[in-house]
Amino acid sequence: MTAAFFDRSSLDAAIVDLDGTMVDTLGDFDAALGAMLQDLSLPPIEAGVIGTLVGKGSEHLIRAVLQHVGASSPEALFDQAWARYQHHYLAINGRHSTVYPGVAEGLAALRAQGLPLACLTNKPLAFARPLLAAKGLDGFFDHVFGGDSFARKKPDPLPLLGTCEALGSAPGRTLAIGDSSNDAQAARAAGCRVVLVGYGYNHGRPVREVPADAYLDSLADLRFGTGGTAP
Ligand SMILES: O=C(O)COP(=O)(O)O
Ligand SMILES: [Mg+2]
Repeated sequence: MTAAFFDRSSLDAAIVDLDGTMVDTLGDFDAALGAMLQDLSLPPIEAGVIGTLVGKGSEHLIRAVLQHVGASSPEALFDQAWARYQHHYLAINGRHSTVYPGVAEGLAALRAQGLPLACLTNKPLAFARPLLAAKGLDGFFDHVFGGDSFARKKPDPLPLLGTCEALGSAPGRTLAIGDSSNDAQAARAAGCRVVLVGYGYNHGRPVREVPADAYLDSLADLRFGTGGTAP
């Protein structure tokens, strides 16, 4: 993957995903889910499997994990599992997570172009805000929206459209940056342009399988110029 070039004059804002794009949160998911399963006297789940289940929000993740470990009646356990998961996640949030290389540089470059930024994640807002603050990334963003900020989550286009509205940016002039098919499908359906990073989760599938405008190894590889010629 090489640098991705964007004509600055065609953009008014950018929307950035959190898990798998800015922060490697697998260690947090592993710790919180492990403690939840222990509370429910269920068998543990391997960290490698968790990475393939992340992306469609916490409710989906918990249902998928209960199913995977062979819980006898996952739906009957859901409310208790969700309560235990929230308790444990909030207690360890950020402790087992790291910011990917190039993220701060990439966000600083977007800001240096004068672009307002929003973080839009499927993670609950109560998890997202403290995580961004703990990792020193909160100051880059004009808005932060979680999976519970809108009536539907990515891959539905609704959260992208709501975030564009908050940014005051037309979808066609907004760049969405993510790591998975959820981000790309939502962005494309909303009419945004989309760039995907190759190091995230994407349900365990290669990110190049997902149609996007560009692919990046690092947010530091974003490049801006004018008139459609690379600087
Ligand atoms: O919590 C999730 O399911 C994934 O969150 P993301 O939208 O930041 O990748
Ligand atoms: Mg993601």
